[in-house]
Amino acid sequence: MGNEKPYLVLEWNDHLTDAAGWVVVHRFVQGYASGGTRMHPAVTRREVERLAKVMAYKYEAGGSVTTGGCKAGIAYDYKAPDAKAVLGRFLRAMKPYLQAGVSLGGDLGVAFADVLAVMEELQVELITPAMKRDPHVMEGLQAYRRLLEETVDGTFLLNDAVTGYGAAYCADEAWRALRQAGDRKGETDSRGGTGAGTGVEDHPVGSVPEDQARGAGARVVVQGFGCVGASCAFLLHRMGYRVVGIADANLLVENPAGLDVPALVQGRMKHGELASASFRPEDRVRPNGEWLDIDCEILVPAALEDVIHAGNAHQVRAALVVEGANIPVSPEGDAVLKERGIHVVNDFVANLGAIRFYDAAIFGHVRSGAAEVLQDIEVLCRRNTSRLLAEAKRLGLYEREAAELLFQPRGQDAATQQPQ
Ligand SMILES: NC(=O)c1ccc[n+]([C@@H]2O[C@H](COP(=O)([O-])OP(=O)(O)OC[C@H]3O[C@@H](n4cnc5c(N)ncnc54)[C@H](O)[C@@H]3O)[C@@H](O)[C@H]2O)c1
Repeated sequence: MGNEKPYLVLEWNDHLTDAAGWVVVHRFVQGYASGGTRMHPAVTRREVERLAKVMAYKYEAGGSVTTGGCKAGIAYDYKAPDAKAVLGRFLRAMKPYLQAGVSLGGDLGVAFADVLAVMEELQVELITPAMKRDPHVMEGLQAYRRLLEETVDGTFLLNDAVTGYGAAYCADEAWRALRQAGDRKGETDSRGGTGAGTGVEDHPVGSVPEDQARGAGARVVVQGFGCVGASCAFLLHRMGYRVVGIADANLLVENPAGLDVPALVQGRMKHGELASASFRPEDRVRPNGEWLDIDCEILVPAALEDVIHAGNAHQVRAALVVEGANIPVSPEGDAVLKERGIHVVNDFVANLGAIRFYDAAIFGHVRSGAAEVLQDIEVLCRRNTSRLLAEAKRLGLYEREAAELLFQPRGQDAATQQPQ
């Protein structure tokens, strides 16, 4: 993604604990930038900078004309009893910037509801004063708040489903396109790599419903079972994909015949942890570090950053990696995937569901209910994925390189344009 530097970097050091935190604005659009807040002990300023840049590209891929990208990160244990208090102090320190157009949501280890509760306490809005004067935006904000209460498939809160469902639509679109292109294991692929191919066995689809026929039994491994991983696995399972492995912070559960994803979702515990009570006797439990050892066609890293790196990228068995998480592949690991001809639908294309939901509800017209929100995300995710694959093929590029060309953010506000 070039070497553009972040526009603004703010550092915070807690006075009561050893927590540190950063807000990084990659760019403002009309005095506004938006992104999530993450918390885990290993967060660094560099990580937050990389994530802010991804957000800027994500808003571009999401078709936004109102919002630039930013990110916040707090180096602290999200499971600590005082984690919410730390989040509160961090947001309080950032209050002047929050009031001036930096809009923060939740992310890894931080629930959006917790951010909203602090914002309410601080009397800070998610939007700028200029937006507040716009009746269309104010109606959108109300609609968005109402939509946040809606559930999807009787299982997920809408905001906890939008990103994972979006990633599943991208995976399905890419998988079908790759299969149609007849990309098979061992063949030379369109960009001249050795081609990990899409060597799934053909399964008769028989009388399965249309959306189950799509997956045709292709095997999926998902890392992470939080908002993104659980909802992505759930929808892929429903589409007929065979989810054969899921890893969380504690363990990996595997079943080559396919896991009972709805049961695992139902039994899921706090912080996206799998409950062993919902495993079937034939499921096998392994250390979570072994997630790359399971045979699959599609790999969905949906937990942490840099989990595929130079030391393990050669172990990836999938033909297609769909990045549910942000920056799950390190630059060095990515060079290996590219060299091996593995296909990638990268983060700012695959996981833009939440930002699209926010943008389309508040600034657009997607406000009637969860079904409309999901349909909008499906259309966008499928269109972006097919554009991306077509562009990569046309230019003979690795998909990530094609995505960076297609969705490069178009400039940055002049300083004088900033918050009114
Ligand atoms: N939630 C969203 O809408 C959204 C949007 C875009 C991108 N993302 C990105 O997706 C990723 C996951 O976000 P989330 O909201 O699902 O987080 P979450 O906090 O809801 O879930 C995180 C999951 O990762 C698991 N995990 C933690 N350490 C692990 C490890 N070492 N091995 C395997 N699993 C591990 C946890 O057990 C949990 O299941 C993050 O990178 C986040 O930035 C999230």
